[in-house]
Amino acid sequence: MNAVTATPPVLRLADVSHTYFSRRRRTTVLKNIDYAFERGTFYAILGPSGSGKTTLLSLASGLDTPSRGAISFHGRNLTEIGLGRFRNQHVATIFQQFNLLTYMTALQNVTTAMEITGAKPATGSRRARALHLLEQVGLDKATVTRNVLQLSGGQQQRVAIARALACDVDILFADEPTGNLDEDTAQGIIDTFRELAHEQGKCVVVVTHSQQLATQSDRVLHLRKGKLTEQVNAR
Ligand SMILES: Nc1ncnc2c1ncn2[C@@H]1O[C@H](COP(=O)(O)OP(=O)(O)OP(=O)(O)O)[C@@H](O)[C@H]1O
Repeated sequence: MNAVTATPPVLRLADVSHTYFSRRRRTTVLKNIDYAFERGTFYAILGPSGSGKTTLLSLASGLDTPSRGAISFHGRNLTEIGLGRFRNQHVATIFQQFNLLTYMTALQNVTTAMEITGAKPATGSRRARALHLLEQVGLDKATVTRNVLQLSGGQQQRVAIARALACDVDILFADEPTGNLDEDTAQGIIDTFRELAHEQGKCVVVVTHSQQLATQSDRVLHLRKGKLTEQVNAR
């Protein structure tokens, strides 16, 4: 266990293992993972292709349940909270494939997510908040009122990021969020993640191959051969 704390961490993985069964083959991807994710911290998870990073995110975000072990949110097991409720109320995920609603504009994608999760801006309307977040990730008003299918891969990725930011939840997960972006735009997203963790107290967990992102995170985790190990960034 990485830390012994008096109050439960935001998210704890306790002895988590995961095995896939397909065509009578068993593949154990994660082995006895113990880790506590804390609020106010920006994590980067690195690992070779196929090492189980996406699997780890899908278990931690309540999309799937581990074959063995337990995952808890503020000390309560996810199965007790209910995976659907956990996903809707407490986490936002930026997927590799973005998962945008393709019959909507970029702006509608963000406002709809706010309606579904019940996110209410401190001031102003949901639309105004959504426009602000979309602008923060570098998308202007003319772009965000177009159907998402008319946007480039990088622009769609930024819509997915703005949508996750709009949900105002405790934990933000992201799978390669800067993969399609140029260095300057990627830096803007990294700055936003740091601000979310350090100024708003969120727990931000990002799977990445990007050294640019990893070196600016608070904690770097390596997933290799089913094991998760931590490297503390030298400052
Ligand atoms: N639904 C599934 N059924 C069977 N095997 C799966 C399934 N999903 C993933 N796997 C296998 O589990 C292993 C880990 O996959 P995962 O997608 O978690 O890795 P990753 O580290 O995210 O890879 P990448 O960096 O390439 O995205 C791979 O060997 C993959 O083939």
